[in-house]
Amino acid sequence: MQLAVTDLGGERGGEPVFSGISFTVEAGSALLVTGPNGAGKSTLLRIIAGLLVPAEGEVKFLGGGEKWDTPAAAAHYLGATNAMKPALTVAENLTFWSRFLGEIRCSVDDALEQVGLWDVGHLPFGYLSTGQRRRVAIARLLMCHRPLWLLDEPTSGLDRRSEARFAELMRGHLAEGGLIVAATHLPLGLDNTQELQMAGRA
Ligand SMILES: Nc1ncnc2c1ncn2[C@@H]1O[C@H](COP(=O)(O)OP(=O)(O)OP(=O)(O)O)[C@@H](O)[C@H]1O
Repeated sequence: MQLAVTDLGGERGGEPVFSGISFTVEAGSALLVTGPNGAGKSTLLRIIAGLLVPAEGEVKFLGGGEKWDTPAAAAHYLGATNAMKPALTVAENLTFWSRFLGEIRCSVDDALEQVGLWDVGHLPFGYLSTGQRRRVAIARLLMCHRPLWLLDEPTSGLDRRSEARFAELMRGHLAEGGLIVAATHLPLGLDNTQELQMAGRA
């Protein structure tokens, strides 16, 4: 499988944010997207996820068969806001996602255990700390399989131990042929990554 981005341009509110971006990411490898605030890292991830329309160029997901025939179909998108309802419990949120996403790999409890949270399933998501919320959002990636992980500042709010645990989970995803594109200001603890430096507007 391969993610192929060609001559991509992105705009927000009708204003250009970036243009002329091309890269490929192969199965088993990760691309780190870096650059100053406002450079367009989140915009790039949202275009790949199919949440924004590109101003120009194209994004393709190759070799994924009928099931993963577009980047949007092939991807988990971990955005800044975690995509959980604060009034629902952690278990209710994850159960919703498992029914919505399918391709279930493990139970809610197993996914929570993998992020070191076995005792919060009954709590409203809104009661959790910032780092615990991030870990529940990461549990969603583990519970339902998608080959492409699009991660926007994935370690934001995580303590050292959780960062290390997440690095291990990302390495596992890559080892089984997954792909990762991560916008980050921090090292993620992965080896042999490519880097795309986005310059931003002068
Ligand atoms: N909905 C929107 N409408 C108009 N402009 C927007 C919108 N969302 C983002 N922008 C602008 O698009 C530009 C790129 O934003 P983006 O969030 O992609 O940057 P980023 O590189 O992810 O930044 P950061 O490192 O701060 O997360 C910024 O100038 C931002 O103000």
